Amino acid sequence: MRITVFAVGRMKAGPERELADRYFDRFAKTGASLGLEFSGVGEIVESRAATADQRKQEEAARLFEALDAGARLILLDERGKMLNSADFAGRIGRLRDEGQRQLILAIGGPDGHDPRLRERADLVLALGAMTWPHQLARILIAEQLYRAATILSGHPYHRA
Ligand SMILES: C[S@@+](CC[C@H](N)C(=O)[O-])C[C@H]1O[C@@H](n2cnc3c(N)ncnc32)[C@H](O)[C@@H]1O
Repeated sequence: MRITVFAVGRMKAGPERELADRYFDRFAKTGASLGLEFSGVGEIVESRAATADQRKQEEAARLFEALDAGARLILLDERGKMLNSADFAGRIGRLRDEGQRQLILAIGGPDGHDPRLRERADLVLALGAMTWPHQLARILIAEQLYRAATILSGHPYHRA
C-alpha cells in the first residue's frame, strides 16, 4: 500500500523539516518490509484567495487532483477522532491487508479543510484536541507513522 502525506503550505529547511524528514525516512525504511511504501510529502500551494471558504475550496481542488478514485483518505483535524497509537497502527495494517493500494493523509492550511474533503474522508483524525501549526502536525504524523510501522513489525520502539 502506497502512503502519501499531503500538506498545505511549505516547510522551509530547518530543524522542523529535519525532524519530520527523520521520522519519514525511518517510516519508509521500516514500512518497506511491511508492504507499506512511503511516497513522500506532497506540498499543496497555500491559496491566496480573498475569503477562507475560497481558500479552502482551492486547496481542496488541488488535493482532489492527486486523489485516485479508490484512494483511502485520512484528514488530520483537531475536531476528528482520537486514536491511540496501537489503534492507528491497526487501522493501517487492516487497510494494507484488505489490499488497499493508496492511502493519503492530509494536513490542512491555516483555514483548515474544505467540507467537501470531510465528506470524502474515510477518517478524520485528531492528534489531540489542541490546534497545532501545520509544521508540528507534520512532525507528529511522521512520528506516528514510524511508530505504527514499529508496532506492526513488533519492534520494541513502542512500549505500551
Ligand atoms: C493551524 S491548523 C488549522 C486550524 C484551522 N483554523 C481549523 O479550524 O482547522 C493547520 C492544520 O494542522 C493540522 N492540525 C492542527 N492541529 C491538529 C490536531 N490537533 N489534530 C490533527 N490535525 C491537526 C490540521 O490538518 C490543520 O488543518
